[in-house]
Amino acid sequence: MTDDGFHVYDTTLRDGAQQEGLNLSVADKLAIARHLDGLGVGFIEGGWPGANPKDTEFFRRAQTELDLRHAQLAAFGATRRAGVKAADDPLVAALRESGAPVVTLVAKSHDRHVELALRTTLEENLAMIRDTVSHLRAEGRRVFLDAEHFFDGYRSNRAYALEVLRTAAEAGADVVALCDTNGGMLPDELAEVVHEATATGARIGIHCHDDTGCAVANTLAAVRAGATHVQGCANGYGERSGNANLFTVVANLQLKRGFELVPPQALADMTRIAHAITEVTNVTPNSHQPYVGASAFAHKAGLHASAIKVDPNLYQHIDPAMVGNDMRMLVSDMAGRASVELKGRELGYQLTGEQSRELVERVKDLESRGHTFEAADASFELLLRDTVAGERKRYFTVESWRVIVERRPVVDPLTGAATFEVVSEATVKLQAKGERIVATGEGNGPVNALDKAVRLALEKLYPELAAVQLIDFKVRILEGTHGTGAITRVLITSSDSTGDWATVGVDENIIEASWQALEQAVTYGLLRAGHHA
Ligand SMILES: CC(=O)SCCNC(=O)CCNC(=O)[C@H](O)C(C)(C)COP(=O)(O)OP(=O)(O)OC[C@H]1O[C@@H](n2cnc3c(N)ncnc32)[C@H](O)[C@@H]1OP(=O)(O)O
Ligand SMILES: CC(=O)C(=O)O
Repeated sequence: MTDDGFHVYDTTLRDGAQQEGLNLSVADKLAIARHLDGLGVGFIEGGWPGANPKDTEFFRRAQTELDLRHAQLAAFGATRRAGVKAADDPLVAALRESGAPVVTLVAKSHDRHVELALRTTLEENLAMIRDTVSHLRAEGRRVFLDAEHFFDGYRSNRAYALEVLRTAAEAGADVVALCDTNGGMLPDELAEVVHEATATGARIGIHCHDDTGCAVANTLAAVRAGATHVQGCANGYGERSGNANLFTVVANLQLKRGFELVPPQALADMTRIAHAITEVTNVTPNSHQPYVGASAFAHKAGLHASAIKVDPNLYQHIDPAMVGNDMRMLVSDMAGRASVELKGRELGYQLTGEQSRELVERVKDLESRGHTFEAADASFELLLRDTVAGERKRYFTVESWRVIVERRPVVDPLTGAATFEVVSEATVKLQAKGERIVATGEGNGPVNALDKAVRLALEKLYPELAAVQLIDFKVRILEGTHGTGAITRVLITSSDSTGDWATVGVDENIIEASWQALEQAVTYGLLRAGHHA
């Protein structure tokens, strides 16, 4: 056994990639490996060379394109097939030829799996493990063994499951990782089994799936029981309900249990790394993910805010900066004075007690009518500025707007076939900087046409608007309140070269709701551009 400290072993590129909907290219895998190395993990399991061309290619390109500073690459694969020599098994050859210094072998440790899935004898399975481990050791590879279905196997045939560990360790495996392959374990029983497994003398690792929602808890329980090698995946990716979330595991062990697993400055970069990986996987980040989620330190309840005003630690388990995250105040109908005061501070405003009180009342009133400020930060800031200033100074005032939607016949110029198109045309009449402006815009929908008309009207006076883009538009029909019919809430997200912001509009008429959100979006865009009204 090599004594090289506690292992953090990432399997995002292999077990994480087994998640439904995840499809990583070789370039994606290389990019993720770089991010994981930046975090400082010890091992990156790159895939199963020989099982598919992409994984074989990953290991080939990794040799020249990956300059890993912390991590070593591990190639994953199975023990040799029954009845053949390890040296003659083509999949074992692919592991050997992958160039990875570490090979992680998956082996059956559940007697029923040996008999039913491998369709071989218990003795032959032990021989497959012994031969494959010793062959790869003789070839100069460091070998880890994933004991598949270990916990279920332990229940079924304890002596055999433990014999698998002993066989692997005696043949030269440095780590035997106990796999909760079906993810059905709970921490108390798992810890007892891990403790028993340490008695074999093998170095114990742990690999948990999240089918009971306990993958992280099980991993921590295993460490407490003697495991010194933890496996997991970035953002908890993985087959079915996922694998143990490696970010949560690392943060818990480092910040709560005093392990030094990754450099503190890398831990302080974990939120960025977690999000950078979601950009590569194209999986929407889970905002509620512990430690690194956007909501992990977001506070909504008024009571929480009032305590946080005195000391943030009263409602936070750690300082978010330790994992590169930020505390955020959410303003909604659950806010109190402290919430808006803190949110104001976050935005750079010092509110008086009276202003906070008035703002809370306005927020609660507007939210009761369908507005949502936690999703529309820019609308809240405009409301705050109105409250502080007494009234909103405007970059422009709207005399009127009108939208026409027309479905009209057209002839396809290529085929001559008669078809139709739907076009929208908007006219806005505005006053800005002492001028009256009338502008017309055409678009593929009424809001697009309004957006174009407003820009056309204002761009000469405010050229900075050219950088403002409307990037998202969400519509939700809400139950009417106070006996009214259904009302429509529109959320618009806009961006410029430095960031994005969201605004909200609410009305029974969808175009009016959109207009409100659009008008605020443009106003806020000008505010950001430095037109301090
Ligand atoms: C628990 C885990 O997640 S382990 C990782 C699982 N990951 C994957 O399966 C993804 C990659 N897998 C693959 O691309 C393919 O399954 C391959 C290339 C490995 C094998 O493909 P095929 O040769 O077509 O076999 P198939 O997938 O149908 O069945 C797997 C074979 O491996 C055997 N096998 C399963 N586990 C082991 C093991 N630990 N040691 C040796 N052989 C094993 C099975 O008995 C079966 O053998 P058979 O072909 O004699 O029936
Ligand atoms: C090896 C593995 O991924 C498992 O048993 O879950």
